[in-house]
Amino acid sequence: MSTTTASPDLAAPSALLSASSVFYFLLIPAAILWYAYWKISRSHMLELANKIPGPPGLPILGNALQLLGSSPQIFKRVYELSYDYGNTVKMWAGPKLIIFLIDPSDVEIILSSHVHIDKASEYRFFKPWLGDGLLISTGQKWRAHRKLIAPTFHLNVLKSFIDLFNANSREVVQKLKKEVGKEFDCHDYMSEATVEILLETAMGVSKKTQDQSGYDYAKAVMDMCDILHLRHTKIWLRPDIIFNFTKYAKVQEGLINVIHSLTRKVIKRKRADFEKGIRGSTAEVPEEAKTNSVGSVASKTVVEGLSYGQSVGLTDDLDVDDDIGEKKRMAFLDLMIEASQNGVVINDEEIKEQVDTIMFEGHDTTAAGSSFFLSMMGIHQDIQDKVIQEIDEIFGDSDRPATFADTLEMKYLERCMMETLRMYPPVPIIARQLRQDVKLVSGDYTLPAGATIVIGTFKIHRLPDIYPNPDKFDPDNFLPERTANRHYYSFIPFSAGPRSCVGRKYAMLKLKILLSTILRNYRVRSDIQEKDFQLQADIILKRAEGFKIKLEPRKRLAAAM
Ligand code: HEM
Repeated sequence: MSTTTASPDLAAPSALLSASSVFYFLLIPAAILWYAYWKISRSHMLELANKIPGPPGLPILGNALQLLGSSPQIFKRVYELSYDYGNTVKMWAGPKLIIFLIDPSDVEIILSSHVHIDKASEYRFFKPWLGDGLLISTGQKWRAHRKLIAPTFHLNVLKSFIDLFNANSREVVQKLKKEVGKEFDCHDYMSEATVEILLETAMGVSKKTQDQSGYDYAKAVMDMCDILHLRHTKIWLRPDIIFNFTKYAKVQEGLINVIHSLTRKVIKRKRADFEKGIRGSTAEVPEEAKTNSVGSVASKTVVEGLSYGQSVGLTDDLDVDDDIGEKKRMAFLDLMIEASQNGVVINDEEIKEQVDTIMFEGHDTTAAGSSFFLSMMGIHQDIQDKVIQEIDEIFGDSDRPATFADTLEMKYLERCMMETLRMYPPVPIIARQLRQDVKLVSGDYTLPAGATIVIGTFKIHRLPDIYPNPDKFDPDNFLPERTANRHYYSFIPFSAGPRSCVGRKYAMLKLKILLSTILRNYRVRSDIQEKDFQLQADIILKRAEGFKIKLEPRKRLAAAM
């Protein structure tokens, strides 16, 4: 055998060497070409972005470092930054262009559009939890499901929930008895109540058939929101490939299990009811919470037409009175199951995604809204006096449940709710991804396609040229003569336009009954002032220190205790 023949062992390194040399030889130009293509494809975006003011950033990182820190710190910093620039501000989170808008006329262009309906890419972190539910889906799927779901929150359906709103509100009053005289976090009670009310109304199942308490579910949602917020602010946690190796991925898996186990059980229970021919809610209403008065009421208030633009002729799909007879209107989950039985409009997986979406959107927002409201009552005793006076005029000393007609009389309470939503909007920002360039009206700027647009609801609600003395809690901001002169898009707690909140009428009606029932029984006090609130905007706006209040029983309850 010839000794000159190279053995495979000896040949391999040099073959490998030449293969890797070729690889690197090709990799470098490929990387340069890719970078050149990337730069050229972004040149249009960069050109338009350069014209928009914003804080200076570092090479590559942009302004990413300004988005580091604890949640209250980031909130404070971004809010303060908004004073240094005009109505349109840009920031770079690495290669990502984020543009903040606060001028109502600019906001209108985005929110009223049927084109700019894509949610920002950050919403993808919700996917393992909410799938392709209404909050994040887009295109034809979103349109078809929105058309299906919006009518299930029509006022005629909501009126049929009044007894359940009353029954659950009375239970909250009972549970709160043990807190009388102590300082406690009312958000715990509000989130448990809002989860249980959703189960019994929109989902139509009795909370008693669930082996998990509403609070366990709400707590899992809160912890899940913490993780999502972490991924929004800690840039290195954004790619799944890194996130999946962190401890947070494991925690997230456990939380999603808790959340999904509730929704799976709810759907299973509803299907079983359907097979037995049962329709509507199976939750029991105690005799004393029954109103027996679901009749129609002609007068319109914000609850009914809670589209502030109606006065100027603007309506959306929640305001439309189509020709579906009252008989055909069904509550949310009943309709989902019925629609799925012909399998065309929505399949089983999609029902689960929508139930997860409604359970989340429907409880955490109203839990925050009601907790901020109670905090405001505790701080502003003079305003609470007026709310109590109005409620006493409606109910006197009686313990009867609230009817729909009563809710129409709660005009001052309604203004206090709106003022709470103005100063502390539970959804403090709304974000969209642009597919097309958009020319603004407030200044000579064009928002480039590909940019993430952040609509700063919290900031818009505190613009001094729209709300004189914007940091003062003043329910008179919602006197009809004041709202009539304001831009429709200057008050958007429920967003507006085709992607506005489907639950806004549900939320307002439920909150009126829940909050009036609490104030018929307790007076709220607070030792903490608004300037000491630690606001934290992780998905839903909250007080980082908890919603600390104290309760005193009012006359009737005190006599019964
Ligand atoms: C005070 C209470 C509430 C507030 C402040 C609120 C606010 C909002 C906002 C701002 C949006 C738009 C979010 C975005 O574009 O990123 C939204 C969407 C949504 N909300 Fe609400 N919401 C409330 C209560 C509810 C309730 C009670 C439900 C259901 C029972 C609900 C269901 C939804 C759904 C499904 C969407 C997605 C709509 C779509 O994209 O077509 N919300 N909400």
